[in-house]
Amino acid sequence: MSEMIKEREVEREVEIKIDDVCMSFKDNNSNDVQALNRINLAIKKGEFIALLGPSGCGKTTLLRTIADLLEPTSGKVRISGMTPKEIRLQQKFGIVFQNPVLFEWRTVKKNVELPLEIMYWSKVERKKQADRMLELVGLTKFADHYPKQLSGGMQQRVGIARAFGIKPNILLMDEPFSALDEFTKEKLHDDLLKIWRETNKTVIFVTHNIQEAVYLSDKVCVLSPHPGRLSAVVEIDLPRPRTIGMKDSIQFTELVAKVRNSFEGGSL
Ligand SMILES: Nc1ncnc2c1ncn2[C@@H]1O[C@H](COP(=O)(O)OP(=O)(O)OP(=O)(O)O)[C@@H](O)[C@H]1O
Repeated sequence: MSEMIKEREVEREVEIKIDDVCMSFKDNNSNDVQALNRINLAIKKGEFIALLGPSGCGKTTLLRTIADLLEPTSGKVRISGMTPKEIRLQQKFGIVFQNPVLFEWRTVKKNVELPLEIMYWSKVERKKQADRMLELVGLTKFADHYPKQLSGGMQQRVGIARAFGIKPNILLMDEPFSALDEFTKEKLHDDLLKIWRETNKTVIFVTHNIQEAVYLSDKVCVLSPHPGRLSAVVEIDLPRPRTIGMKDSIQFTELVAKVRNSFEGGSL
């Protein structure tokens, strides 16, 4: 009996279940490209997961499969027992891309409010939520500015505020900081971890930077190319909250080496 209860508890904890997912594309010569080969992964509610690997190993394809932007060739994804499409229609995904895709003619605040308008939030609630999110990302003073008046890092913060603003269950981030300089990136890492701690969302973060993956995540899922496959899942047991000084610790260096060594087929 207790075993059964335990099993059910474990089952309840898992939010995203990826079972034997394969994805093939045709290249220009009509040859099959196997972007994903039999991916199996269980992601728990509230976890911070990194999908790490070199260009072409299928990170974006896997993220898009979870987000219902792509249908796998075979296998299935279930999120809290539902299909990705059902979750998408319930607007439970927040998505942040490498480029924040802001509307130039809308102020920062109006950009954050946009998805809430589409979701028919009332004007009062929209304003309240946008104010709260801008405070969380440290942009309150820039609420009435236009995107062009902001630096790249600040624009990406607007994108993060907008994605968290809709109160998603799952935040999907596709190399959100790869175009930013190291200083801005480090600051945004800590900001993101703070928001994640405060909002307790499940985050799936695509990157090809090992240090970034180790610093942010609970688990690093290492993908290798040709065909795109999951080589390893490395648990990151660095204490939280993470602080920049941890990057100089032996534990951090060892974890980076462990992740690097679990990559198959070359160097990252
Ligand atoms: N729509 C598509 N049509 C054809 N091939 C595709 C398509 N999307 C992805 N691929 C191929 O699938 C493989 C995996 O691509 P994917 O973009 O998922 O990799 P990635 O790890 O995210 O790479 P990057 O870091 O460069 O974004 C690559 O070989 C890519 O060329």
